[in-house]
Amino acid sequence: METGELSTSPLVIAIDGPSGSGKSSVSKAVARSLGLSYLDTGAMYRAATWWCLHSGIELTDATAVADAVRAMPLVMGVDPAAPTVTVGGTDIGEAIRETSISASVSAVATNLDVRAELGRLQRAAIEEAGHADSFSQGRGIVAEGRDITTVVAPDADVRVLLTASEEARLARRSLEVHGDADAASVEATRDQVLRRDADDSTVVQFHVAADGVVTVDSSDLDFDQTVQAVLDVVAAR
Ligand SMILES: Nc1ncnc2c1ncn2[C@@H]1O[C@H](COP(=O)(O)OP(=O)(O)O)[C@@H](O)[C@H]1O
Ligand SMILES: Nc1ccn([C@H]2C[C@H](O)[C@@H](COP(=O)(O)OP(=O)(O)O)O2)c(=O)n1
Repeated sequence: METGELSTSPLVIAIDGPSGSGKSSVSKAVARSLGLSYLDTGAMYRAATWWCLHSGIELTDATAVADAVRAMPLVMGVDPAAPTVTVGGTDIGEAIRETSISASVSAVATNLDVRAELGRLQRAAIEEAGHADSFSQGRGIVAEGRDITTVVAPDADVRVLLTASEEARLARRSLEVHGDADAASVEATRDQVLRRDADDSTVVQFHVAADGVVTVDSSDLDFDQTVQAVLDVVAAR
């Protein structure tokens, strides 16, 4: 597409990667820059976890968890300047970031019936963002998670695997959660990042780029450089 030319068909950008690689922050910035909607699919797994815990469901009861998720009144706000997560009218945007949710979300994300249901909702949201009357000025969406490039939107116009070294990811998450990246803070972050990635990767592969997926390694890039690297992939499509 030439610079300045108006796109007529919706643009779908899929971004996957491990915890702390920068998916959420970079995807939001890319969406804002291009005037697209933004879908945080990890937030949907977190919302499902919150909903089950809130409903008193044992996360080890796979059938009860799947039934509860199918009944969950979830609404995802896709404005990248102010993304929201509400369940039955309750804003749970902050609650889903608590450590208790981070610690237990993999139990829900590894439930295959839950993945089928949330995948269905994610495809619907991506489809919806392509309609002219959706929120955004442009038509289209940046959707990020673990299986967007491979399972949810394998036909996306742009598919990126955003990676970073374990060291960089732990330091970033530690800085974010503890305000510090000293040895003790990094150690306290290890479960949230590495154990969770190990559990999650039993059901979905997000460490190696699938065919046609472009890898952006942000280990040695700062935030702005990483956003630019993804925008360069979009421009080169
Ligand atoms: N390239 C980068 N360099 C330094 N910090 C970054 C970079 N990308 C993201 N961050 C920061 O790292 C933290 C984790 O990023 P986040 O977007 O939440 O990752 P993910 O969604 O992949 O878990 C955030 O505080 C974010 O601002
Ligand atoms: N498409 C997706 C998105 C997230 N997940 C899982 C993996 C994670 O443990 C949880 C939460 O995802 P989230 O992106 O918020 O995780 P981070 O906080 O970035 O590490 O959901 C998934 O299985 N598939």
